Amino acid sequence: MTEIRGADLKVLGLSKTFGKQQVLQNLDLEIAPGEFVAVVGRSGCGKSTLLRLLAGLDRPTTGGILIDGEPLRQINHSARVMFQDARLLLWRRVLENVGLGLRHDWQAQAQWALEQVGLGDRSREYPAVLSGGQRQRVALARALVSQPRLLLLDEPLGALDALTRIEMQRLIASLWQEQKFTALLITHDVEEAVSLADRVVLIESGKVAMDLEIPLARPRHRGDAACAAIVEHILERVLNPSATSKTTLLSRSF
Ligand SMILES: Nc1ncnc2c1ncn2[C@@H]1O[C@H](COP(=O)(O)OP(=O)(O)OP(=O)(O)O)[C@@H](O)[C@H]1O
Repeated sequence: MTEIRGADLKVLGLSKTFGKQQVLQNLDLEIAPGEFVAVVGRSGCGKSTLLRLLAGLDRPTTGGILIDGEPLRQINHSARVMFQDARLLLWRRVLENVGLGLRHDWQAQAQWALEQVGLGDRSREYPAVLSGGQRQRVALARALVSQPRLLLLDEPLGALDALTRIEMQRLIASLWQEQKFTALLITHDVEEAVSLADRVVLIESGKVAMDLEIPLARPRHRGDAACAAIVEHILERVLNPSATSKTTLLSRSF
């Protein structure tokens, strides 16, 4: 078995305010090394804000983040982020996009990463000739090329068609299983969250309102009754926010 090399993440009393708007409010969350956590919640509940704070791209108003027990004070160098748009440099070849920022042996490393995502034979091409799904594969290769200990995924499959999306979900699941990084996925798709994650976390009123373990073996099949029951349970909870803003930790056996 490969040794777990994922980052250990602790979010303690995290708050973030923009002007008068309190987006995150005393949010606590722990993610163990190598764990895959999906974050869901209504639009505007603060999911991307949380991800930006974890990446060190923004600073909390109060509270803190510990990475392997160390307070995060600047850019999180153990993390890489993948966004909904691939954000590739159109004037650079695919290999250069993936290897950007690497120093030694960058071509071999970028080629390795492209092979991991099934695009080993497209390295000499420019992003413009690739499909949307292939561009997201390049973005995934770029995120994984430096073998990050934490992969932050901000709705990375949101713009893809249904089939490409399923292929990408399978790819992410298999790379996570092989490489053992810690993963945090933001998604609007509860089925996607349940098919990929060890835990699904719901953010509501700036806090973790539900933290549910997904006790399903892998590989998971979205059509399975057990999978569908969990999706239904989460959707019910998302659509029926609690009357109070008090945190409720829901756990239920499926
Ligand atoms: N830099 C910023 N300046 C001011 N307000 C911001 C900033 N970033 C986010 N916000 C506000 O914080 C709130 C939460 O935004 P965030 O993008 O985190 O939500 P989200 O849950 O990711 O939403 P969605 O699911 O629609 O992507 C929104 O009301 C947004 O307008």
